[in-house]
Amino acid sequence: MSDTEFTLNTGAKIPALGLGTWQSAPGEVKNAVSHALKVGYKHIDAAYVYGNEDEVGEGLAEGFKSGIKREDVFLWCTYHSRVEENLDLSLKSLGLDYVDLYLMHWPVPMNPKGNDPKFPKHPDGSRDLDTTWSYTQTWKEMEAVLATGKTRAIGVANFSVPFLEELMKEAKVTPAANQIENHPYLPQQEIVDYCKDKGILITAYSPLGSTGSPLFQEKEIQEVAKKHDVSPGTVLLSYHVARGSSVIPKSVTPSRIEENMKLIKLDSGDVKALDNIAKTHPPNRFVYPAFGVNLGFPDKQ
Ligand SMILES: NC(=O)C1=CN([C@@H]2O[C@H](COP(=O)(O)OP(=O)(O)OC[C@H]3O[C@@H](n4cnc5c(N)ncnc54)[C@H](OP(=O)(O)O)[C@@H]3O)[C@@H](O)[C@H]2O)C=CC1
Ligand SMILES: O=C[C@H](O)[C@@H](O)[C@@H](O)[C@H](O)C(=O)O
Repeated sequence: MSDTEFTLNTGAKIPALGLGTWQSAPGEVKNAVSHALKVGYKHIDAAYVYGNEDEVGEGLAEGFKSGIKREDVFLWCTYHSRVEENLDLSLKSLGLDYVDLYLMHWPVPMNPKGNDPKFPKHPDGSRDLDTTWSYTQTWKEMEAVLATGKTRAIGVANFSVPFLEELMKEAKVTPAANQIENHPYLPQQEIVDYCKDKGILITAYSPLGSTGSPLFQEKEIQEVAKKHDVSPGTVLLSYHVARGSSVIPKSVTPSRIEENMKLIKLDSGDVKALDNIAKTHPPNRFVYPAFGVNLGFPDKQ
């Protein structure tokens, strides 16, 4: 099932499984990317703000010798009013002429002239936001960059339903994807349903529970894994494909990169068992930067 694909609303195909690269350390990520391409990954998730795109690019160059190019890239928050400039920086680092999908990383513009190019802060340590700019303006720039051909599709990340509704009021192009944190502790059914209705593909990030893969320890997940004689990771990743979403586990460990390609078809009972975890477990969001903004997610109200 690792060759499963989904179709974006542009008509393009996107592999259900991609490799994440957040916190993939320099010195490790080149090998992770080239190894992934060599063993059959066709979808790599990278971001300007991860600070490792040069090495991801080296990994792509090496992997292209035996792999096919596929790339998702993010627009960072300090570049909301300079979308094309940020994409150009990523393309240069990655050694590519275009990416297949370009995403707005968070719907929060940050001061482009602040005290840090990626994480500008006020003297009190709070994030320095650009209150003169809105993510709906950013989306217009995303639409303009789509027309240049430097990306084949545009999308968003970390968008809740109310934020997407606001964006859709003015959008000429419907986002092709919404990348959100998604796993049995945070099923986000309302966003998954909204996006399905609008033809927006969900990509699940932190599917293993982020750093250290803590979700492997969850009893219900271990039980479904035991039933199918697979690892908890296979269950966690297959869960998203069963829900019609793509999924991007991160690893810099070659054996895990390969193990994460193993996806199985979960039956409706398995999916129900995984869905039930959220009914007894409080929502747990592993990634929630301190923007100091209400992003509209029900678990953060
Ligand atoms: N849009 C956004 O704001 C965000 C996007 N993302 C994207 O999603 C990707 C995935 O999310 P991320 O938060 O990294 O977390 P994941 O849920 O993918 O977990 C990564 C952790 O799990 C470990 N791991 C991976 N595979 C296995 C395995 N088979 N067995 C045991 N442990 C394993 C990794 O270790 P090791 O590497 O040492 O093998 C790492 O510690 C990111 O890398 C990034 O590309 C993530 C967060 C936010
Ligand atoms: O993609 C990964 C995450 O969104 C990450 O980029 C942010 O959490 C960032 O570290 C921040 O503090 O704003």
